[in-house]
Amino acid sequence: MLTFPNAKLNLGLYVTAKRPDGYHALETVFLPLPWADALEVLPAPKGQTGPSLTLTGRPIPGEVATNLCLKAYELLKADFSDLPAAQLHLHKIVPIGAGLGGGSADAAFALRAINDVFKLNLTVAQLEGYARRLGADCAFFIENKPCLALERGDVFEPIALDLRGTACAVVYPGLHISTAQAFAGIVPRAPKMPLREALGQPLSTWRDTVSNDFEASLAPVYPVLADIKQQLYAAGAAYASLSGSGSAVYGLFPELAEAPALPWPSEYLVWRGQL
Ligand SMILES: C[C@@](CO)(OP(=O)(O)O)[C@H](O)COP(=O)(O)OP(=O)(O)OC[C@H]1O[C@@H](n2ccc(N)nc2=O)[C@H](O)[C@@H]1O
Ligand SMILES: Nc1ncnc2c1ncn2[C@@H]1O[C@H](COP(=O)(O)OP(=O)(O)O)[C@@H](O)[C@H]1O
Repeated sequence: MLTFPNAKLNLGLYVTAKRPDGYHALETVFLPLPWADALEVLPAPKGQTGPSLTLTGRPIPGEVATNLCLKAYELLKADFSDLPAAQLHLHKIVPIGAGLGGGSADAAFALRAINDVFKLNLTVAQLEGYARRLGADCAFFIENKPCLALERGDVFEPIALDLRGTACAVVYPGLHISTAQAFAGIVPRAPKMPLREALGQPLSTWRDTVSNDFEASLAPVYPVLADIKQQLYAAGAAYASLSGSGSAVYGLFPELAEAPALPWPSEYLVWRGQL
């Protein structure tokens, strides 16, 4: 089975409290972004006793054994002892440590594909339960549709928001920002306007009412993030923001058929397309 684990964007992100488990409570909207890896899951050939994972594309830091695709397999194997060996191949395209959730998407799509290929008959709720154990934003990718996310970013409420077809540019300046490090600079607080309310207003108002708490805390360390955002606004974006804990910054251009091609430095990775 061949799947295409897509990235996500955060539309607004508020860190509202520190939780007793050490994680932070969030208020954010997750939006699927059609910038995707390719992940193949097959039954392993006869004679192969354990799972295997081969990798191509963008290099992923860390040992192959720590890859979230294999962790997804091992998590299911712990509960389904007769789960046959699987052969996985991941072609990595989405930048890593970008706030685009690429690793979490791979993990969630691996869970879904293993469930389908080996007919485990797990429900969406059960798959989300496994996904939560692999990463806070991993559960979002099980249903993979726009939603308001609360608590650790793994409790979802539906939201009426349809941005399909909106022109978008995502700019990754090549900085790997650790999510844990980004949280360290944040003082939790409630948003001035609840995110659901702010996003219910026309997109043209979001610039003044929807923000990402990581921007202020990362700004002194990474001034390039504010520069990119400024350039997206100068190019006509109606809304621009850091995604997640960065370092990707995106711009939405609802008035245009496609986002303008800007002369970004050659080391930047840029995705332009429609949501
Ligand atoms: C904060 C977000 C917003 O989208 O950042 P991005 O990763 O997208 O940038 C995500 O929810 C991240 O999800 P994910 O990347 O899966 O987080 P995890 O691997 O579970 O956690 C990495 C580290 O971030 C911190 N963490 C994460 C989520 C959360 N709600 N509170 C936290 O404090 C913890 O220190 C944790 O050890
Ligand atoms: N399949 C994978 N793809 C990307 N990163 C992975 C994967 N498996 C494990 N990781 C680890 O997850 C971390 C980054 O996760 P990623 O989801 O790309 O970033 P972010 O949380 O910023 O969106 C890296 O430290 C990387 O080594």
